[in-house]
Amino acid sequence: MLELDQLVMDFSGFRAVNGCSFKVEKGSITGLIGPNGAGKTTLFNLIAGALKPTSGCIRFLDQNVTGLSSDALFHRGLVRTFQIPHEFARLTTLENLMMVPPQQAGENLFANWLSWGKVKTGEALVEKKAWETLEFLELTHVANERAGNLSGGQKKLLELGRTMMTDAKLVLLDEPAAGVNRTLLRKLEEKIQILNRDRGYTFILIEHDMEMIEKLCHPVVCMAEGAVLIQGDFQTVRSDSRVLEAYLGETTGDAA
Ligand SMILES: Nc1ncnc2c1ncn2[C@@H]1O[C@H](COP(=O)(O)OP(=O)(O)OP(=O)(O)O)[C@@H](O)[C@H]1O
Repeated sequence: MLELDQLVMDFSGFRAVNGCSFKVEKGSITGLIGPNGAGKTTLFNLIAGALKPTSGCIRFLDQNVTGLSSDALFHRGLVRTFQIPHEFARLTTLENLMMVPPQQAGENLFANWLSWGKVKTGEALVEKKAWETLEFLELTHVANERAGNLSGGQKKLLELGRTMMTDAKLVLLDEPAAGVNRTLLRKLEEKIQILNRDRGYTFILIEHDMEMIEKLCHPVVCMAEGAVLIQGDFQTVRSDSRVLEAYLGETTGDAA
């Protein structure tokens, strides 16, 4: 589904991603781990179109998408969530979900003038989908709560919900476990597994929580200093001496 070939990203002379190559199979949940500063988020920014690589190639669904904007990639089914949730704090949970479909007819002035009936039908469908998403995520009780008032875990579920409002094919999750309590974490894991198994979502997730990586991910890709150190199943990666060395080289990391 996704193929990264020798990706490089330089920031004014500093090489954050250094010849990174790997493939993501359709239907997989790929875990992306590595010590702080390994280049994981920068790589996500390249894949999601937030940054243009200095060199290298990205192929998504057999097409070269290197340098395409995040908007163009979104329309092809590649969506991402953020380490720090990007909710619209003053809108309700329900409204946050309804904001997602990018070209819903109700937002288009000309569509309003030309075909009011179509607009109303479109909005009703979006609202129906938003309620279904809230039910799936068990968030109906906070549907009319301002998103800014949700707990950290609920905001992470909402981020996942926003990917469900689109026809996502590949979802990039940036540290979904960060700041989430254990109870909500189990729920988040369960929802990711259901979306993968029953709805065919392919995921790549960056995570420092090794329990979550072990439970959800196959394969696991470990990055260090901007490049892929090793990839394979969790046990193989966690016991590789290079991985242990990479984690020992940092002070705050959670060694695999
Ligand atoms: N816009 C930027 N300008 C300059 N340097 C940057 C920029 N973005 C990232 N970097 C640097 O690139 C390196 C990789 O950062 P990145 O955030 O991708 O690492 P990471 O693996 O996601 O780390 P963490 O696990 O701590 O989130 C770091 O040294 C970081 O300081």
